[in-house]
Amino acid sequence: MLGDAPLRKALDASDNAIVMTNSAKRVVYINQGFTRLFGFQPEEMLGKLLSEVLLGPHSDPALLGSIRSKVSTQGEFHVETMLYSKSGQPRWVSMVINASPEASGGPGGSITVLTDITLTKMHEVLQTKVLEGMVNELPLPDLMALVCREVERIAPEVTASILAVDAQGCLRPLAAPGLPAAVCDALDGLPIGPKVGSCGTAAFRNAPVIVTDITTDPLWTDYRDLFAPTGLRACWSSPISNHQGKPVGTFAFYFREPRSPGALHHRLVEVCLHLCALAIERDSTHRRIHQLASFDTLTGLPNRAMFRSSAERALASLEHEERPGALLFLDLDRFKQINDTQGHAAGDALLCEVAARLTQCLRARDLIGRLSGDEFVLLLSECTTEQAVPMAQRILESIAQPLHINGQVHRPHASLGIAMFPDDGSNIDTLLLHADQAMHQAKSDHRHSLQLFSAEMNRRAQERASLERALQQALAERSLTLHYQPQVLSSSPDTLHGVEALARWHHPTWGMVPPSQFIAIAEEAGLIHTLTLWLLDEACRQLAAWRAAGHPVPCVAINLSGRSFHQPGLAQEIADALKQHGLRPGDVLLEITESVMMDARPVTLANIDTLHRQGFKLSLDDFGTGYSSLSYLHRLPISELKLDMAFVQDLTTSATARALTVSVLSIAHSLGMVVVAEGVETVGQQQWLQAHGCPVMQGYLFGKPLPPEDIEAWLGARSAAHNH
Ligand SMILES: Nc1nc2c(ncn2[C@@H]2O[C@H](COP(=O)(O)O[C@H]3[C@@H](O)[C@H](n4cnc5c(=O)[nH]c(N)nc54)O[C@@H]3COP(=O)(O)O)[C@@H](O)[C@H]2O)c(=O)[nH]1
Repeated sequence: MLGDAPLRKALDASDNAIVMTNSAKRVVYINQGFTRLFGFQPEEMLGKLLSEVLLGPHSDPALLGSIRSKVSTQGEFHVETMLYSKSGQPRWVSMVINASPEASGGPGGSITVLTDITLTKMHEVLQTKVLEGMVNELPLPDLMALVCREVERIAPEVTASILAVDAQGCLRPLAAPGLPAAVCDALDGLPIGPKVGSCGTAAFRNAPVIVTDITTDPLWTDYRDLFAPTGLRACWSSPISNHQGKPVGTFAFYFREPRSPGALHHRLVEVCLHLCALAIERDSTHRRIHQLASFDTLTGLPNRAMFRSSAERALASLEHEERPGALLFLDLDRFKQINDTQGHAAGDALLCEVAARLTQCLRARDLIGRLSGDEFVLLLSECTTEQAVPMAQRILESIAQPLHINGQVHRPHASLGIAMFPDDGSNIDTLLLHADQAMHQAKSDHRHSLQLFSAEMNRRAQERASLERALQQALAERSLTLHYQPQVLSSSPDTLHGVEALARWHHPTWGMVPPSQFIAIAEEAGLIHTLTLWLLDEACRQLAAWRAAGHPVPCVAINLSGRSFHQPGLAQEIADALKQHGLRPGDVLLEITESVMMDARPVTLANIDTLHRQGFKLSLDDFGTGYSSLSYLHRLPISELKLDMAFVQDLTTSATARALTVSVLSIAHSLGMVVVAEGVETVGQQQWLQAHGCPVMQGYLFGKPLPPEDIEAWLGARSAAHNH
């Protein structure tokens, strides 16, 4: 058979394995390529059935039947399958079998050509399985276990392990299905280093480490005893590197006898390292995305979404166990001030420190989160009201410990509201709402304090929310009105110094809503600047209309909120409003409070400066009730002081009120300012003020705040009296 020497030579030179069988399916010829691929010499094969030699534990059991039936019916067959070499090594082959009636074996024989596709197939199988696992969102340890099991299937002499290297440089077992759990536990957290077995050393060196005998290699001195019961004797570990070349894990092959890895092992590791790196990097990207989506980047605390979902689970288990819980809502006092005056870096440092202090106060079963800005929440599980209150007090005390920022000592304070589960709310949203309401109550009471939620608080909060919505609507519809209160000259009470514009709100259902109420809501709800702009426009329109109708109104005083001064365009907006109605800066008096005078924000100072340069006059409202720093009076362009009505109303009964009023009049006189006494109700007050040189008065004695048409009547009546 194949006596032709050149042909035989050509067949032997082929990389493919070639086998011929006779009609009895017995091997009659193998080329040298067969011997190279499977390790069998011709004498070991001739006369044998191919299947009895090459099939092994993982070969397809139905393969033989398929080959026989296809070859006899179609004359040929092609299949990719796993066969085994003489030494038991698996070989993936592409097998092409042709029926050969003319072959030397006689009719019924066959010629089989086998091509080694082990590498391609290994790659394909592993890659398909790992990618499928990734698509199905298999957890990283499961994915890595799948790699280990697949490797152990292909190379049964191997026990595989995959360890991660964490950010601190410690080993973290991901998958090692063939290693005892005790070994994995011992490896968990082990720092990598120059003599830490094969894996710790490979990660440390960022290079493969081959230890052919664990029992003698010095790298294994500290780990020999740990591995002795496993019976493993050799270990080859390769670092798994990320795209920057940094080791993020190790991939190791253990053998039961002292040895080096073979060619197949090298091929397997080559394929697996790439897939493991992909899976580990993808997992860390996933974790990073989860971190960013669930945790606050500044403090590292869970964010609102994360806190909500953890709290929902915690409440469900409290409900199941019929246990109480407490939701604490904490907001720092005057945080904005620190941010504005010391800068954002100082604000950030404060928030981080508060987060750390709060975390220290927690028990293992409690939850914490940062909702936004300076708002933090805590869910205390298995906590009664009696336990929650002292705990909240401890938290406030811990926060108030001195803290150094930018070389300055701060004592951060907070206001805290508590809502109890299940009494004040059975779900997280209600608890958050109610604890927030309680916190606001604590803040408006006297700050630095805590407050338990109550039903009354909830009623007030609902009422306030309705008022806020209605005010928003009223502003949008411009359905607020202005009343004007006369300010008269002391020397001639029938002569107007000016009028003060005061906002009025008549609600269709609630009737008149007091300004003290809706102005405060506008301030808190961020609506005050809208209200101020409307007021400016309306007051200017009215003044221009009066003048056009021949009513001698010298000027209109307008209340400006401190918050409006935080708007960079305020000065321009005021100038525009006047221009639109053909007025000059001297036609309005801008009433500011002492809080504006004390506000050192650059934007406030810039607005004041621009207004002054444009010729506007500022009037300081409620003088005497606040800090009344005289140095500010001197520095800022104030042309008028409004003496608070609390002094005026005590004039006839209190010597202190009289003494203070005399001082105010004297200061104003020396600084060239006009004083307007507010709230003059009696002739006695009028006479005293007149006698002590107060130039302008305002109060019910001369006229209440009146609608525009009544001001015209007021003026008409005075002018008629004057003419008589
Ligand atoms: N930022 C804005 N604040 C405004 C505006 N409109 C009003 N306000 C402020 O609301 C507070 C309450 O105002 P109101 O109820 O209108 O009270 C004013 C007068 O009615 C009252 N007054 C005047 N004379 C007397 C008096 O003889 N007796 C007495 N018991 N009360 C009197 O004083 C208020 C005027 O205060 P002031 O502004 O300090 O001159 C009040 O703080 C308003 O400023 C607005 O549009 N924007």
